[in-house]
Amino acid sequence: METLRGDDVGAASELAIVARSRRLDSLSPDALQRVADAPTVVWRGPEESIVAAGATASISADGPDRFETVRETATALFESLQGDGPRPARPRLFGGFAFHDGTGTGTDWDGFPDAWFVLPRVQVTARDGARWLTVTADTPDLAAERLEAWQDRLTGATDAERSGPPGIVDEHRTPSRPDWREQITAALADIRAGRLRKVVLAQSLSVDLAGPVSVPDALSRLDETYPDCYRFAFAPGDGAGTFFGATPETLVSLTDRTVRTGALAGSTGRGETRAEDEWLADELLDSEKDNHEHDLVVEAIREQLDPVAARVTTGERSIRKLATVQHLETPIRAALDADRHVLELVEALHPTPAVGGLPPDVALKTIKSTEAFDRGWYAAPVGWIDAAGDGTFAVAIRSALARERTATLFAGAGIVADSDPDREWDEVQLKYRPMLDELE
Ligand SMILES: C=C(O[C@@H]1C=C(C(=O)O)C=C[C@H]1O)C(=O)O
Repeated sequence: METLRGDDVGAASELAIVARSRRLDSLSPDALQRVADAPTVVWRGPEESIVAAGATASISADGPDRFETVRETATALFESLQGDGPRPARPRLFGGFAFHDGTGTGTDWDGFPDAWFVLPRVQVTARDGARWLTVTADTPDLAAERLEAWQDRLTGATDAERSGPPGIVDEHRTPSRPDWREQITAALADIRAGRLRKVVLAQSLSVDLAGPVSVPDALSRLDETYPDCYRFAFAPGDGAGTFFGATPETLVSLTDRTVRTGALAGSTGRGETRAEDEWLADELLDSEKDNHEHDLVVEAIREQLDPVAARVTTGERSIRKLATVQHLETPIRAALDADRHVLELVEALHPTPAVGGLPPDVALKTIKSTEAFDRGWYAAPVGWIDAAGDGTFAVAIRSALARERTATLFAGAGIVADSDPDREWDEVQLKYRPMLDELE
């Protein structure tokens, strides 16, 4: 495997990589996830489902230039790649970024660099009822051999019997409820003083489990409950564990020059009855505080897109209902003024004030000095890029990092002038639910 670090653009362009693919509608995408060793990737959106494993090459980068470094190295790597195949089966780089640069060693996030992308050895893609097997290798012979070997290995594999959630034996919250109140009170003072307009403060919940988590099983259950979310899992290997989740939030999707993104901010719970649920939705749509919180996100995304877009259009604000919460959502579309790489947009947009705040630099400093845990890849961009520079990235919320018999869950809430610490605490607990339900 070729591991490219930092500025290995030259090394990437000297590689010779061959991709081969074949349509095989009888393949079970799940089977690969169950037989492959790390690194493994799962990427499931409303339109397609991908499971990938192994590494023909990987890229990692640290520091504030991580977006640019990955973009340049990835472009060189794709230039050295031959063989394409039909569009759904095309080789892609899958990976993600840390929320802050400088996510450290010696934390739970050991093994998750500030940026890590993998060109998998084997990939199974399911889209529009068809399935493809794609392999990559250093030589055409090896690629051909690998294609046959994986076809044999995956054909006829039956779906394994699913296990239930492992069960939680102990849990530890950061911060405690009194500390959270203090943190929110301090943020509100900064907002009143005019230093901040919004900051998204998060919590972490570490749980000890009665047994190891089966990520394939947990993802299958998340598929059923969150079919219109991005379900993802990244296991870079070497004991790093698996970062996985089901996020409703698209950071950006780029196809040719068409950008699809949106604002998701402002939250309330789900009702016990239909009437209560509608009442809560109406209250959210009318809430001055939540609309203000949401407006800031819409404005910031539009401003970030303006310099690169010929046209930005904002759709209608509506309610996005998920199993445990409902949010305000506004779709945003843009037509770019020139060809651009999706990572340019990722860099421009991350973090949106849906997970960071405003002004961005003050909000990021507040997050760093307030939160007593490392966000790692939580609330950061995860997704894929292809040879054309297109790609899709989601915001990795509703997520957890699992390793052996432990898991750490993350969730946050947007703090604006009218926020109440106890309501924000309750909102965070609702946002833990999707992942907690997979564990307890
Ligand atoms: C930060 C999270 O969610 C974000 C914050 C929201 C809010 O404050 O209302 C809503 C959706 C997400 O953009 C999270 O789930 O951890």
